[in-house]
Amino acid sequence: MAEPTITAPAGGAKITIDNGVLTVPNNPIIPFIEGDGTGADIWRASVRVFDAAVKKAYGGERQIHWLEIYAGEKSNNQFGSWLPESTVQACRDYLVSIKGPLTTPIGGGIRSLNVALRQMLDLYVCLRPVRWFKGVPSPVKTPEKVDMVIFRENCEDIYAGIEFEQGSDANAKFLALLKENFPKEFGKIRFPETSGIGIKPVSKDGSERLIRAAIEYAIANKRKSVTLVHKGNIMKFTEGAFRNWGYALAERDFGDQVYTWEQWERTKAAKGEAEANAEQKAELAKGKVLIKDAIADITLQQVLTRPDEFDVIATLNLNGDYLSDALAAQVGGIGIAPGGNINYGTGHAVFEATHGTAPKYAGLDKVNPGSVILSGEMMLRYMGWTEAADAIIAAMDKAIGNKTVTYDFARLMDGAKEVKCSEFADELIKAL
Ligand SMILES: NC(=O)C1=CN([C@@H]2O[C@H](COP(=O)(O)OP(=O)(O)OC[C@H]3O[C@@H](n4cnc5c(N)ncnc54)[C@H](OP(=O)(O)O)[C@@H]3O)[C@@H](O)[C@H]2O)C=CC1
Ligand SMILES: O=C(O)CCC(=O)C(=O)O
Ligand SMILES: [Mg+2]
Repeated sequence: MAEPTITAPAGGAKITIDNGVLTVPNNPIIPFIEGDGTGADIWRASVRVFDAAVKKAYGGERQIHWLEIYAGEKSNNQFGSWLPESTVQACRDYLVSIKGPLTTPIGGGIRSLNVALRQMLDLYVCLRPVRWFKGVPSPVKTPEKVDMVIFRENCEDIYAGIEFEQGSDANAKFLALLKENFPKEFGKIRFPETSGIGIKPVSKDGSERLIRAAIEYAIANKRKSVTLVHKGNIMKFTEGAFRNWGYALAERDFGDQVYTWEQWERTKAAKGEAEANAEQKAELAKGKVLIKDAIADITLQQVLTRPDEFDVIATLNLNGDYLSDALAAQVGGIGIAPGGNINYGTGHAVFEATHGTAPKYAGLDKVNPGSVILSGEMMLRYMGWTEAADAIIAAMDKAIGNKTVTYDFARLMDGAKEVKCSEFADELIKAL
């Protein structure tokens, strides 16, 4: 089967980047991947909202020229390739793209195409804002206090995909290597004959660029704090190092704009707790961002019990994956949880929902397109098309306020009118 031919739509132009600044023409070409499972339903609904929001905001002056690129099941069926090179190349060439969810088999088969795309384009930040829209049903008492922005490291950690399957030759070879070179560590493996092995690389470079992006975001958006979330008590040289590198970076490169818990600790040791508290209060009163840390397990409790103590969160790949879905639950669920995978240096960005393919709902025109629509909202904001992004947020507020919602919200809301995926898009377009 032949590779897909990607032909640029006539009348469109490329988004470019110069010295870290995007130049977005009025007619940008934006590649999209429809996605597996519910992806097609959601994309059909979402793209209408994007086009309507742009039209509403700019008349006919600006218009996105969509370019379909292929990945996942549709691509494999049509072209015999799960992730054609032309798809990755289009994301490179056009800088900004958007995708639906792609299926990853469990326990074997192909590795995640979603993760592969992030790694190939070096999209080191997975940015997932978690905010509550008035009226959205929530299992917590004060969802309005949830306003967090997750910066999840997106290229390292166990997602690097370095695994040795139990029983394989590679596994035996790796364990023999370990036994020979690191007998003490080998001795810690409880059942060496039957262990699968995974490797967790976490680098200073990778941690610093992620944490830098989180701190810069917090400063630019006048956020109160950045919490470094890690499991550094157990994984000392990966997650613990992430925390330590984060504090060091914050003090070294953002010294006059942040105050850290490490500074507090040093002042406490030198002058006592009351002095340290007074110093922290005075520094934060100057508008400095508090840099603190929390261990991942207690974080999952405290984001529920004290949501107002969490603002920007910088964390490693796996923690960020867990946290994104858990936090989404507090503000209405995964149907309304957007995201973007971004490299702030090269400008490359692929926007996508936090949720997956929800295959049991595929083709039913049922699920909430909100996550992809809000991912598009993030994309428009990233492009500087703020008016169109604002229009989407306002429409979302209105549609939810009217209690006209998809099944996921309707089942938790009193007096809601349940609409289909496509009908929810119609509601948003009406509300623009
Ligand atoms: N970035 C990506 O492309 C991602 C891909 N995946 C992949 O997706 C596949 C399925 O993963 P799974 O773990 O089942 O997780 P999913 O996120 O696909 O679905 C889990 C549940 O979340 C709810 N849900 C998901 N999407 C929506 C939506 N748009 N509107 C309302 N509710 C929604 C549904 O809940 P309910 O049953 O309560 O109605 C659904 O059953 C896997 O292959 C996985 O690897 C997973 C995450 C991200
Ligand atoms: O790639 C996948 O299949 C899952 C990815 C995921 O869960 C996520 O990025 O949140
Ligand atoms: Mg996930």
